[in-house]
Amino acid sequence: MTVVLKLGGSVITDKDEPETVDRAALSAAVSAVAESPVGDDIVVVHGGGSFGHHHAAEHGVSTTAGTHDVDGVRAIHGAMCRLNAAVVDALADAGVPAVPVHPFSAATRDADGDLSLPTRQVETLLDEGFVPVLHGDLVAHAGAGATVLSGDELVVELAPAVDADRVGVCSTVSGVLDDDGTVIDRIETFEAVAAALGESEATDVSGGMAGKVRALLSLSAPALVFGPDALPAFLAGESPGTTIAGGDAD
Ligand SMILES: Nc1ncnc2c1ncn2[C@@H]1O[C@H](COP(=O)(O)OP(=O)(O)OP(=O)(O)O)[C@@H](O)[C@H]1O
Ligand SMILES: C=C(C)CCOP(=O)(O)O
Repeated sequence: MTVVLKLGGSVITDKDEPETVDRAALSAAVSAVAESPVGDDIVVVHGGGSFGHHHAAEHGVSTTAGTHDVDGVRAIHGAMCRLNAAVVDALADAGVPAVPVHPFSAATRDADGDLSLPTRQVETLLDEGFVPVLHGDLVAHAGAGATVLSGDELVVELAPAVDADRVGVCSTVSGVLDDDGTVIDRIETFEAVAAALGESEATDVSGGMAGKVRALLSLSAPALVFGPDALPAFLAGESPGTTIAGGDAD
């Protein structure tokens, strides 16, 4: 049973305070992973929260708007590496064999914006008993300098590469919400929910929930979007929150 889990940056950081880890939330998420029946057969991805998004917004960088400003690149990537170190340290302290993997060192986008992410190191690390921990980052982008690479895009690349049986995206909300604020059980097309989908309430350069749903719909296997309280249930094999099933498989 291989699991790909994204911990939202909004979950593990205080999104209103630049570069601030939400220690209680990180510790709860780490405990859920450490105590999970999945064991070490898990790839963890985390988002930017108040680390990446804050710096990216300051430098005008998003998933489509790039920069050639070297100070901006170092600030955004550096902040994400600091958050990654905090996540890896917390997992390691809880006994999880977590190791960092930095996407900026490996990924590229071509001039059409199509992403290429080598995954053999992640597959091999997993096979060798490590828990790879990747993060939303910057990516070298032909013709644009560097653009933001969201953790949701990483999930979409990694899930088929490691043949994930389950894909979970833990965000601050208990699922994708409809206009009335009720959790939508299942989403199969973007059009069916487009009107209800907005951007993030916090600083976010990767499209908020709309960007997340669009990305996850491109997976052939279903993905679950759920809130922090439901993380132990997801890891125990339950299906909390919203199931996003764009592909044929179910
Ligand atoms: N229809 C909707 N249902 C649920 N959340 C929505 C909806 N429309 C907009 N949102 C916003 O999207 C946010 C989730 O997206 P966001 O990108 O902030 O999450 P994240 O992945 O946890 O964080 P990060 O991008 O830092 O990793 C919610 O907190 C909410 O503010
Ligand atoms: C802002 C940066 C650098 C990473 C964004 O990753 P996300 O929070 O998963 O969208």
